[in-house]
Amino acid sequence: MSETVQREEGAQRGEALVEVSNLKTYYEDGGLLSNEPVKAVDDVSLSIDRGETLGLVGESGCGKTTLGRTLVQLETATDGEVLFDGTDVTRLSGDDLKNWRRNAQIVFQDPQSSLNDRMTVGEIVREPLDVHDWKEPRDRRQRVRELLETVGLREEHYYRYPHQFSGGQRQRVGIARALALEPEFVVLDEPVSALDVSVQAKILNLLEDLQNEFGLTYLFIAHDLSVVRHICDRVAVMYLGNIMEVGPTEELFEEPANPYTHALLSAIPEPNPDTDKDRITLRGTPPSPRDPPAGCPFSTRCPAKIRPEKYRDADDELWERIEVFQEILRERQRADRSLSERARSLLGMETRFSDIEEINEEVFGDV
Ligand SMILES: Nc1ncnc2c1ncn2[C@@H]1O[C@H](COP(=O)(O)OP(=O)(O)OP(=O)(O)O)[C@@H](O)[C@H]1O
Repeated sequence: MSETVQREEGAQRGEALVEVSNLKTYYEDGGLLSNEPVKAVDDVSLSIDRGETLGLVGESGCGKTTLGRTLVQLETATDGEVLFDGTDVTRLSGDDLKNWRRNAQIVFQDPQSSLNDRMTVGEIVREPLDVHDWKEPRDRRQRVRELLETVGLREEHYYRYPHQFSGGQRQRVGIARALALEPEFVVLDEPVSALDVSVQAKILNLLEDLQNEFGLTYLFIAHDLSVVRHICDRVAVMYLGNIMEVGPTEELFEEPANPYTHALLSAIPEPNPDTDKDRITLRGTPPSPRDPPAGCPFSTRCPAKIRPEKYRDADDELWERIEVFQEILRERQRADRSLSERARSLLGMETRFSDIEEINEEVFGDV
């Protein structure tokens, strides 16, 4: 596994609420042609301080949602621990797990699909109170009315249905529901990505106000790096199930230490077109999470990779071709041929796989 760049120098860190050690969440679905599990979260260690907002960024499919869902125990960890206030919640079950769930909630990305359209807004927000048998039914209705006001809705919205609301209002309902049981920790899984830009700012302000009012601790999952820069105290950068770098937001944005963070940040559009900015274009796509590379997960695409001794003097173009060639071989070794390709080869028919001479000619033909 890779070594996460930890940058805490000079920063005043508070008391940890969530401490994650060597966490792995694998999906054992196997797939039709591979027995390897999907290593969605692969040996992650990080901590989140009480009252802070930790941002979690990375390309689509790198494991952000799986990590967030594992922290609130909506996914079962394959290995490792998640200490919440000192208790390893991956080991809880039955009533202990149910009681703990009050402390950790999640707000989902898409308020269009995450709310049950057959329930009234009041019922949706009240559901967690009912499940946990919170006080008397009359108290629950009163609590829901207060929560609706807290998130900027009105009491009379209690008997309306989600489809009668705008995207921003629906997300407010999702937030009210998440807050119903007074959690300490909330995973915000891309909470504004599905909303219009004008509505995004209002929801972000609401989340900040709620954090101040109730002392909430957030894991803020996002792909919009400008939003992350605005709202997060620290940021963790994820790639292929691993955390590549964690650090205070401004330090990480100003001076990324890991080459992957560098590449990710270089893709942010520059508001001033005159500013000279080196954009790093990464070659290829991330490797399969079923078969990640040994060592640093970014090694197959890293622009800062140190060349082996015998290639030190090779010119840049040749070195790049060698890397492409290696990647093709790696992919070829990994790719299990599809059933139709196997059938074609058994029948003596041509398959789509070109042989090594053809690849050699294609990659090195003109150098
Ligand atoms: N239930 C599942 N079963 C099998 N594989 C899954 C499951 N959920 C996610 N995955 C796989 O796990 C990997 C991580 O997915 P995840 O949704 O956590 O990434 P992400 O970074 O949140 O992506 P996005 O930004 O697109 O939401 C992906 O390869 C995905 O296909």
